[in-house]
Parts: sequence; structure tokens; C-alpha cells
Amino acid sequence: MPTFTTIDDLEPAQRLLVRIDVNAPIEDGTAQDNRRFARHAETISELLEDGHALALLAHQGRPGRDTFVSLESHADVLSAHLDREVAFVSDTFGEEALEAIRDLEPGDVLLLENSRMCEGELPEEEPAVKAETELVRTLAPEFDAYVNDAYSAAHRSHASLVGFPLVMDAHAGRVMETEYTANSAIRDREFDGTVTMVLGGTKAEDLIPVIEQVDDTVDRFCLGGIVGELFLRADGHDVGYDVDGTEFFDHQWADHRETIERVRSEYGDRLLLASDLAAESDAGERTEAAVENIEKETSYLDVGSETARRYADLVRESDAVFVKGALGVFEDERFADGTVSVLSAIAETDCFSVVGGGDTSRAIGMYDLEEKDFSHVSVAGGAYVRALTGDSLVGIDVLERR
Ligand SMILES: Nc1ncnc2c1ncn2[C@@H]1O[C@H](COP(=O)(O)OP(=O)(O)OP(=O)(O)O)[C@@H](O)[C@H]1O
Ligand SMILES: O=C(O)[C@H](O)COP(=O)(O)O
Repeated sequence: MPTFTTIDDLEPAQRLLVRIDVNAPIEDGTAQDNRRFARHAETISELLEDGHALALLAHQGRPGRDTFVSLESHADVLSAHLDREVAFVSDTFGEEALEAIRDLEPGDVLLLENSRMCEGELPEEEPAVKAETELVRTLAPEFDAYVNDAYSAAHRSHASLVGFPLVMDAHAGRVMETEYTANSAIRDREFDGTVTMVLGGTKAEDLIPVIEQVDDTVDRFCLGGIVGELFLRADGHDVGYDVDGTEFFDHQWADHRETIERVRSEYGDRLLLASDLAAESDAGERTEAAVENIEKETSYLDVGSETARRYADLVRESDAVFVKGALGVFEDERFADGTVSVLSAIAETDCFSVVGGGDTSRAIGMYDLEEKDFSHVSVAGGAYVRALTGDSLVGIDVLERR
């Protein structure tokens, strides 16, 4: 049971600072809808119905990346989910933001600018240090209470996530509460039968510790995506190298090579890799090759159909399945086979299943799968895998410490 307080413990009609996580895919500088918006919209609606006035604090991307953009378009996506205007101010805690905050009336909702544009938000530091940042010291006195609904960012010790609970009344929002409850139950559950973990996506640093830490619980790991290609490289295949200006592989290989090679040799047959891969042909069509025949200069975008079938069969035979990260670029229908085959196989069975990842969970809506066919769909990625391994999340620790 969580030991933090929730929005049920708020006094009525307060002025609230609400931290949400709408970190989203960006196309042409504009936020694309993901499941996080809809989930937070439920918390926001509930707070508005209770007559609170809300300022929302959130981040997008990281400095230096293409996805590091203003939150202006995020306000539009949220407005569509809420069916009411979400005002936006291109400032986080300066004069312009303070003026907009002071104008808030009960029932109003205002989104502040990307918190990562403020000095002091990054880098990771102790909560006590973050509580002293100008961001926290300026905004805290403007509100009656702080609500943290950003479960998917709760593994980051950033000012907007860990600073406020140290200096003001603070509570968990509904997304925080439900994700915490679901993911802790998963962590504490003892499974009968075969447990399979399907790991893909782009982030080796998130996934490799998981493989090592859930060793006792998980029987086999099915790998795909960028991470799977790095393991194929460890097996000596001509894949997992940056080509055509991609920046996925070589730096991750440099950082994690030793661990990847060690894990590969220690886990042997329990770690399943793709036997074929798919790429785009010159004519723009999906083309496939067995891993023995792959070419170093080709960019592979999905596991092949033989692998997709094999992984789907293993899922059907499992009693519990955990998914983190996509097996291919599912956003493009031509390269969705791996991800969708695994998700469809889960949906067909009554195994216990959790699908996590801000991007990966989007595949469920995009391919007409239904959330009810999964035991839990987590909008979190890094926070979800940390919870699976039993690691605590700093953003929750500070709420619990109150
Ligand atoms: N072979 C590949 N080449 C390029 N991108 C890939 C490949 N395979 C998977 N992906 C991308 O991986 C992304 C999902 O993985 P990602 O590591 O972002 O995890 P996530 O599920 O969104 O979790 P998080 O919330 O931690 O970001 C998808 O958007 C997909 O396009
Ligand atoms: O999308 C996420 O996983 C969270 O918003 C955290 O973002 P970060 O990985 O850039 O810190």
C-alpha cells in the first residue's frame, strides 16, 4: 500500500501546481498524441470538477535533441482531450508566468513552458538541492498544494519532480496512484508457469539492468528493436552499426559492449534474438533477410516475420508476459509486424500481461488492440522497468517521506 497522500486528501477549491508527464513524440516540431495525455486528462478533469485552479508543469525532450521543443502544441492536445481550453504561457516561473498564475480562477487550467528550459531543473541532484532552486522557490508560494501525477518521470531527481514536496503540501495524482499500485503489485507478485519478457526499443541502458535484476522471475527474454540489434552485433552479425547518419548504435555499443557481451554469454538460450530482420527496399517496400545474410550498410527497422511468429508463439505459451520497448518502428505500418504480432498474441490469451513504454503503449491504440485485453498498460518506460526490478523511484520517495 502506498504511504503517500492523494488528491482525495486535498481541501476543496485550492490553487494547485500539478506536475504531469506529457513527454511525447515530436513531428515537425509538434507534439503527437500518446496515451499520457488521455490519462492525465482524467486527473485534470477530476481536479477541475472539484473547483480547483490549476497550473500544469511538464517537460519535453532534453536540451540538444530535436524533441526539445516548447509545450505550446501540448496544450492543444490536452485541450482536445479535456474538451475545454488549456491556456499556455511561454514562460515557466518568470513575470509572465506569475501574472498568468495569479489570474487563475477556480476551474481554469494553464500549462507552463517546458520545465527543462529552466536553469536548475536538470541535472539529477538530491531533492534537498532541488528544493533550493529558483524554480521551486518562486513557484511554491503561489500555490496551496503540489500534485505529482508524473509517474513516468518519477525516476528523475529533477526540481519540478522532487523539489516541491520538501517545501509544501504535496499529494499524488490519479496516474501516479494507479501506476504505482499496478507496478508494485507486479513487482511483488509470484508467478506460476512460464514468464516471458519482450524487450525492444532504443535504450540499452534501461534494459540491460532489467535482464540482470529480474533473473529469478523471468524464464526467457525475447529481444528486438535497437537493443536486440546490439545483441546480434555481439554475436558477430553485421548489424547494430550506425548507417545513413543514424545515432542509435555506436555510442551505445561503446558504453555497453562489455555488459552486452557478458549478458549474452551468461544467459545463452534464455536470451532469444531475431533470426531475420526487415528493412526498406529501394522501391519503398518491406524486404526481409535472415541474420546470416544481412548487410552492414542497411538500416533494419523490424524483426523479420519468422522471428515475429516465433516470439508470438512463445507469448501464447506463457503465463505472464512483460513488454518494454517496440520490436520495430511500428509507427510505420510496414515495420509494425514484430510489435503487433507480440501484442496481438498477448491479447488473444489470458496470461498476466503488462505493456510499458511511452511510445510502445501507443501501438495498442494505433493497431486497434484493446487496453482491456492487457492486465496493465503502463504509460511509463524507464520508471516502469525500475519498478519491475524493485528499485524505488525518487519522485515517489519524496511524496512518501512527507
Ligand atoms: N530497428 C529500429 N530502428 C529505429 N527505431 C526503432 C527500432 N525498433 C524500435 N524502434 C523504436 O523504438 C521506440 C520505442 O522504444 P523506446 O526505447 O522509446 O521505449 P518506450 O517504449 O517509448 O519507453 P520510454 O517511455 O522509456 O521512452 C519506437 O518508437 C520505435 O520506433
Ligand atoms: O518519457 C519518459 O520516459 C519520461 O518523460 C522521462 O524522460 P527522460 O528519459 O528524457 O528523462
